Amino acid sequence: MACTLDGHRAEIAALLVPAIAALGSETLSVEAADLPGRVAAAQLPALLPIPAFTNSQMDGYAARSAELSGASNEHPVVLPLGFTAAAGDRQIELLPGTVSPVMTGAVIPAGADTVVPVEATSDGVFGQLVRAGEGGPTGSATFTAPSEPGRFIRPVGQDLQAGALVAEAGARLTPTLIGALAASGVREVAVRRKLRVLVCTTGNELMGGTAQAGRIPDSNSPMLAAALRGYGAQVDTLRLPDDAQALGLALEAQARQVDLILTVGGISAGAYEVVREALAPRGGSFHHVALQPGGPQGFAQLDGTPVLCFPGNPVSALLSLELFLAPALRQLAALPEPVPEPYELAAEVHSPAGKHQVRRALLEQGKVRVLDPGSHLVHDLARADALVHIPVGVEQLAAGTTIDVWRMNV
Ligand SMILES: Nc1nc2c(c(=O)[nH]1)N[C@H]1C(S)=C(S)[C@@H](COP(=O)(O)OP(=O)(O)OC[C@H]3O[C@@H](n4cnc5c(N)ncnc54)[C@H](O)[C@@H]3O)O[C@H]1N2
Ligand code: MOO
Repeated sequence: MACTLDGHRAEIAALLVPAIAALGSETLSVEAADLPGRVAAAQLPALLPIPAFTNSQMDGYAARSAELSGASNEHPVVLPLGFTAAAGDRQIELLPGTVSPVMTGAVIPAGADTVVPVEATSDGVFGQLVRAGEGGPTGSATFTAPSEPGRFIRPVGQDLQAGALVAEAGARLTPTLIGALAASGVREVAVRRKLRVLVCTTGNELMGGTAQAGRIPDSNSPMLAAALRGYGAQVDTLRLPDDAQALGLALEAQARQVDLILTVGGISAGAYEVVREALAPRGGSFHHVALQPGGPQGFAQLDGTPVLCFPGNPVSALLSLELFLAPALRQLAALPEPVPEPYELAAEVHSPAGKHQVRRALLEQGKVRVLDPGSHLVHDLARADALVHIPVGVEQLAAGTTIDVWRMNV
């Protein structure tokens, strides 16, 4: 009797648990090209507050609000200039009875409690400015309105205090989180090591040569490798002919180098099922899941490394990855599980008795149109907008029925 979809899912999930739990961590720079999408392996506290110091939000004049409280058009307040503070300068002191020109991002001078934008003064533009150490400042600025305390001042730690968590362990490092880490003075981040996966495709038909000679391109290697890399895995590929003995030895040698092996093809009912022939004597288990496509399935362990054996038809191989492996990969990458959306069927659909069928589908004019079920139709797989699941026990669905669809290829 065929194994159920849920039964096989549970077996594969259990097989993957130790491999995933054993993944260590590595340290990457916040500048590393490889950091986006990685997952924090530890709590990440801020080393600096954000903002790092109290600074100006505007190009203008740092002042004492009390000295401007009586300013109006009728009674302008004219104050002499102190030294100028630019972004990157050390903090200067604002002498009573003066204002200091400040630029956006400059440390607020000691003694100042407000900033007046340069265009809000009646002069409108900066005159001759002098930085600390460059001689004595001259000139003045004219104010025609009060400026309340704190105005255009960005206080230290307003966004995050030093020591507070920028990210929890297990957080996915998005571009914005990487920006916040860098702003908080974090230079290096401990992240989960990537899952190293070997994708091994099998079959003499993949060994190069023309279609006239019965040869085809290996589409499963690049497709599965791309899908795995999309989930953050580090992937190597190996393409082998139909030689069970060589395959068994090659997989044994590779098992120590990687965290997971995927084999593709060579597991169904043919005369040259090299994956089954190589792995069954090594304790592998092969059975038929009540699933279409993706019926033939297998798994094994080599040297403690899990081996998942997917069927060779390209749609079957990709959907096997999606059904059996992707949930664990999403968990590792801290990605959410996809959420289905309800759609009305554009036309009647039939599904084989006793099988959970997964159909590719197009979303057109607010309805879902289910495509041909063939597991060799790799271009249909590529142009599909969504997957539709038709569970065991449902053999026919009428046009107009509302069903769940899972978006794909987005
Ligand atoms: N008598 C039976 N025959 C088949 C059964 C069955 O139950 N009884 N199941 C069918 C189903 S369903 C599937 S799926 C396939 C699975 O077969 P294998 O996993 O043994 O895969 P292969 O025979 O090696 O290949 C199947 C198909 O896919 C093509 N292929 C394989 N690898 C690649 C690749 N890397 N890139 C592109 N295409 C690939 C291969 O040429 C075959 O056409 O078995 C059915 N048969
Ligand atoms: O399971 Mo096969 O994948 O139906 O073609």
